[in-house]
Amino acid sequence: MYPTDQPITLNGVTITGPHLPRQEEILTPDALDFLATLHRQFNGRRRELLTKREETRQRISDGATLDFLPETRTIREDGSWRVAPLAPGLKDRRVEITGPVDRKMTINAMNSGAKCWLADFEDSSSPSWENMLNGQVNLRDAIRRQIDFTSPEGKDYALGGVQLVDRPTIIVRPRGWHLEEDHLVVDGEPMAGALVDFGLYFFHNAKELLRRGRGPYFYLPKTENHLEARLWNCIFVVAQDHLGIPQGTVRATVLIETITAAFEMEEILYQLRNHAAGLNAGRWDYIFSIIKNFRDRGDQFVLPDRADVTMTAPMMRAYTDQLVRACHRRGASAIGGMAAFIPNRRDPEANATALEKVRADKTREAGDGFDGSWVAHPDLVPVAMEVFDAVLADRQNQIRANRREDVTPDAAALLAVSETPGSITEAGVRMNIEVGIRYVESWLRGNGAAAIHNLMEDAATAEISRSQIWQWINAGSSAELTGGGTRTVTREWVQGLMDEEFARILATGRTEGDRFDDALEVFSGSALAEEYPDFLTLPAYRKFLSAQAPARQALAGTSV
Ligand SMILES: CC(=O)SCCNC(=O)CCNC(=O)[C@H](O)C(C)(C)COP(=O)(O)OP(=O)(O)OC[C@H]1O[C@@H](n2cnc3c(N)ncnc32)[C@H](O)[C@@H]1OP(=O)(O)O
Ligand SMILES: O=CC(=O)O
Ligand SMILES: [Mg+2]
Repeated sequence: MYPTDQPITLNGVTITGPHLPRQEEILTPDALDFLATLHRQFNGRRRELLTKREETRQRISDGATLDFLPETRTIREDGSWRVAPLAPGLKDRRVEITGPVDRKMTINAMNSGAKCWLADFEDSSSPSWENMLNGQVNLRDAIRRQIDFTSPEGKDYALGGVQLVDRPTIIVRPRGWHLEEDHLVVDGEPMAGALVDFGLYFFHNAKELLRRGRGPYFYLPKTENHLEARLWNCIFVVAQDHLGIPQGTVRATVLIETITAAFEMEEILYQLRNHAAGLNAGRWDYIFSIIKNFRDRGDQFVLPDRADVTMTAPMMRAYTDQLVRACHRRGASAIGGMAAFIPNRRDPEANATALEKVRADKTREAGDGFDGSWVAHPDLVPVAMEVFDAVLADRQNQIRANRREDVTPDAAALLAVSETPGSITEAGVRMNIEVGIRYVESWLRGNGAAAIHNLMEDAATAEISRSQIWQWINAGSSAELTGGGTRTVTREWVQGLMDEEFARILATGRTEGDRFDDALEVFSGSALAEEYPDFLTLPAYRKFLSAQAPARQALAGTSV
């Protein structure tokens, strides 16, 4: 037990966060020693790569285009290399449920019947100290089958007697490289959230998972290029040596959810080849990344209303087809993304619509060669399972059966943004505002995923909402008005709509402790800013969640 009322330093790591129940089980001296090692060895490179991201983006703003890299041509053209054989628990990934790592959701996900669970410290988690640390406690307990929970309403949750190997395979998604965890400080620098999430999960669970027939598996989010994949590979090598477990035990599935990474899919697999499990089509961040990177390029790269940017748009089909091809050429799994439609147990009509839309989405993916796909809710597991069962028959995946040799890597097709059908409308602007504010409000209360108008909203979809508004204003786009006619999207017009939408939100009722005023500040601060913030979550974290945050509030009612 260590003192709880002041920052303490152990093995090089200063803990600045408030003391939390069961913290000592996670922030052990040996675990902190491992975190300090990771930080000292890799944080400098992380920072360099973040700078490189900004340089690439600036080149695009200055008029450069994206293309496949000449310097890695041999990797793409050499047809002989493959990633490591699929690891235990990762051969059959036909349905993966995703969700945050709070205690109830952890148990529900482990009981969901899905083949895998993406245990999320990222898009669906608000990165408060409480959420991040409690998530580690919950994963540790779940792997050891020592987890239960009673809700405030008195409902009991538990894992039955089923062994870990017969549960969804756990794949942990750490935070992206951009986010810091400033409740853990090494040599005066905040740690990278990614290193904290990876490091603590790996340190406490890798050996236990191996004992139980699984392994330490990860989803790597928001990767922008193959050099970032190489950094992860170096981290895995050092981590495996540190615990004395065989090299190649870690497996990583990389989310291809940035436009730059779409040009380096095979290179990313190559960098990680001894640890690579697959690629995932993270559609929401991918759309966000397109807006972010091409935001200064005027009308040619402006997308229509969010609802119009579907997976059948030419650029989205090019992206998913090329992803399946890259994976299957290299023996890796291609995993589909998230349809936003959320079932509703209280509204049969909305429920039926969600099931139908998700069925259509999964049917397209299975037909396109994906080996499995994501669902956001347990009630969607059966429908996705049925679709993939029908396509896979007695196979575990379609890596060999559907090679997609008909697909050719095509830069122009990936960049065919202007061919996306749809229009910019006043209703679309209003929807971005309303949903964005409601989502940020939820995030500030510690809930990183929310069902709003029966659609899943998380950090990635909120990034789209605020980025679209920024881009439409800055490109001087024209919007179709609800009452007829068109007008140019200006800051003043959007400000007026925002005032109206905010009033409408408040009129639906306020609850004690809600965070709507803060949410408005965060959302308008990024959507209407002169300077585009790289991530909505960065200023929000600094102001509201970080250890130094002027407005930090311990999250009431956070259960371990
Ligand atoms: C862009 C991307 O990265 S996509 C991936 C990241 N996003 C996500 O993972 C979103 C995951 N989904 C969710 O968080 C939730 O489904 C939400 C927030 C959208 C909706 O959740 P709710 O409002 O609780 O839905 P609902 O009331 O219908 O839930 C019914 C039950 O299913 C559970 N449930 C819902 N979604 C999940 C999930 N993803 N994992 C585990 N359990 C879940 C709820 O906990 C609830 O359990 P209970 O009946 O024991 O209380
Ligand atoms: O992480 C997934 C996405 O769509 O973004
Ligand atoms: Mg994402």
